Amino acid sequence: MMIKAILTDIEGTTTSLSFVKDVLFPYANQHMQDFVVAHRQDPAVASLIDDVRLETGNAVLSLADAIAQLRQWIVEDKKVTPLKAIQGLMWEEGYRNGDFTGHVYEDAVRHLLHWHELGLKLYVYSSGSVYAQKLLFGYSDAGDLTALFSGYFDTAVGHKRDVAAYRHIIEAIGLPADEILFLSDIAEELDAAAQAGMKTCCLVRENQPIDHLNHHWVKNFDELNVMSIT
Ligand SMILES: CSCCC(=O)C(=O)COP(=O)(O)O
Ligand SMILES: [Mg+2]
Repeated sequence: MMIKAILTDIEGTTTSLSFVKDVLFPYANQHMQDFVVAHRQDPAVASLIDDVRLETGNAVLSLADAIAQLRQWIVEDKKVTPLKAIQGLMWEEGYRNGDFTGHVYEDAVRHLLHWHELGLKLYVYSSGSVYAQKLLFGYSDAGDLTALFSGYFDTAVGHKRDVAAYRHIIEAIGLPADEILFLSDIAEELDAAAQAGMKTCCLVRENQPIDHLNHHWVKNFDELNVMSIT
């Protein structure tokens, strides 16, 4: 069966871990207090703060405590949906001000362009919100890459280690599962995608250990021959 669509993770796959951990997360941590206080009356932000209260199980959590919780989740790299949504809103200011551009590996840019030219459908699945994904690719080092993608998925479809999330994505893409190739740097995400029937490939970009990996793996997109995957 030929691959007709590629679903890619961001952090560790198209984009360096360091850009996310050393640029995006510290920016969100540093600006959280000012951003939430300044936008607390905006319906979108007010509703996300309510979601933080729901997530913590404390309906009367104060604004200050909600901000402290959000900052703690950043430090712990928790993939909590309201945190991810607020981060997306905050990063927009950083991208627009030119504080940073979205890191996308040079080999990833080249192959995304090539696969798109070949007619493969490209999709993104990240714990970062869809809003944040579009910002990263829209303000990337290589310019606006958003036109390459046919769709974006975040934790609204489920968490990345849950098989059900991949089943939902397969349905949304509308292709047989085994015609979709999922790229990620995390074995548990690849396991879940494979269980849902997708083809998988692990990106081992920054010398992470690959013990007990049950998936084909490559160091970068140059080593990945999509047409040979059956
Ligand atoms: C999409 S922008 C920043 C990425 C992010 O917030 C994150 O948590 C990365 O998760 P991924 O699922 O792409 O590994
Ligand atoms: Mg990743």
